[in-house]
Amino acid sequence: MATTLVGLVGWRGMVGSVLMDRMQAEGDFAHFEPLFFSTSNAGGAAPAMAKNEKTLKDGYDINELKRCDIILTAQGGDYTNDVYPKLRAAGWNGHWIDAASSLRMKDNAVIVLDPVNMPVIKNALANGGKDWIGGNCTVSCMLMGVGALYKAGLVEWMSTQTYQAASGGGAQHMRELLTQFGTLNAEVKSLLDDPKSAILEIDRKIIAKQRSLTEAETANFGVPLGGSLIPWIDKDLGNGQSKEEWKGMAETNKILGLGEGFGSAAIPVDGFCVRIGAMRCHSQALTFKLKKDVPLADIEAMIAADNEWVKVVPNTREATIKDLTPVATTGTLTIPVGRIRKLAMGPEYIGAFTIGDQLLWGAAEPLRRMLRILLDA
Ligand SMILES: NC(=O)C1=CN([C@@H]2O[C@H](COP(=O)(O)OP(=O)(O)OC[C@H]3O[C@@H](n4cnc5c(N)ncnc54)[C@H](OP(=O)(O)O)[C@@H]3O)[C@@H](O)[C@H]2O)C=CC1
Ligand SMILES: N[C@@H](CC(=O)OP(=O)(O)O)C(=O)O
Repeated sequence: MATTLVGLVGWRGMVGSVLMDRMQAEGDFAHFEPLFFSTSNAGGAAPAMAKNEKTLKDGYDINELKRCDIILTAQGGDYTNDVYPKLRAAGWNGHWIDAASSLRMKDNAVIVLDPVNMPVIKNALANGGKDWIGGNCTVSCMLMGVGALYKAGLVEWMSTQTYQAASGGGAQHMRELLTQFGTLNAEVKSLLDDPKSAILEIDRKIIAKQRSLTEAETANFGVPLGGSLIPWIDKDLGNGQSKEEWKGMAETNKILGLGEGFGSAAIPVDGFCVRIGAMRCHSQALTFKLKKDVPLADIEAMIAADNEWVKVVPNTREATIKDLTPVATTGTLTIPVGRIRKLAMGPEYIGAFTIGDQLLWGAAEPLRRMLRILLDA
């Protein structure tokens, strides 16, 4: 059988770099011939993983793209909106795997998260599916943690309050956050060095500096994030909800195969999405109303047994502050779920807190695994 030709677009970006690292760590390149594309450096040298095709192809060259059996892109939504329709119109019938949100809610697209929705993926494959799109990072990380409760049909509704990292906005946002932290520290450095200085003077100087940050210093987030938070992520839908909040219900239900998100079978999911000063882990506090009273030990056991990456953190102070933080989780595929407890509203109400690296399970890993599913089919 001829070697599968896989086109890789967006491989040097932040998501793409995490993806390449994971693909190398898992030995994925042994299973296909890679063809590396660039939107800025066609003709340049492809990275070391290249085998026979050692030159970067133009990411907008439809004829080169058409050669690929599979295209995997982490180049972004503008690229998808531009290139995907042209490729399909040109008669290309290959598999398209994409990190961008552009195609997620299209009827023929599957949002891929195989530890959660392998049956949905298999069904689409059997029916000739060709479009495999990574889910929103917050939704994917949440379902990797508590998908078991959905699979068991226990969830009547869920509310989520998120604490989302700067990386969700992209590399420039991470740099801006750190630059702001540095600027704020510099503003009060001499006072911090003096143990006798007054904390309220430090506080006054910090708030004055935060409020006077220049446009250049807040170019990406629009307002200060260092030492603050921003309770709005993505577009304003005009109905009081942010687009990030809308995705919670739409994508959770689509991933689970319960329709396009808002049909009669859909499980209500809603809450508030908040940007905080973490680097690359999204955290979320979840409130569930279950369809019945289930013992806490059963819930914990169900969550723990769901997949090999989820880790139930005992609901103690010691375990929580050690294992249930972005610092503990960053750079790992582990999805800690903790603070699991019955809430005061009644025995069917459950609280939980979960965290995921939004560049791994939130972006790169579901795409990498989908590529392997196609290659191994
Ligand atoms: N950031 C996130 O959290 C998530 C992002 N996504 C999706 O993935 C897409 C890509 O996101 P992300 O990886 O953050 O975007 P990046 O901006 O890091 O990379 C996108 C592209 O920018 C080009 N580029 C220009 N300058 C540089 C540079 N100095 N270093 C690296 N690349 C550069 C590269 O294209 P070229 O090589 O062709 O020049 C690269 O592929 C998003 O648009 C979104 O659709 C999905 C989930 C989460
Ligand atoms: N919106 C997410 C990141 C992201 O890229 O989401 P999506 O893939 O749904 O556009 C965040 O800002 O944290």
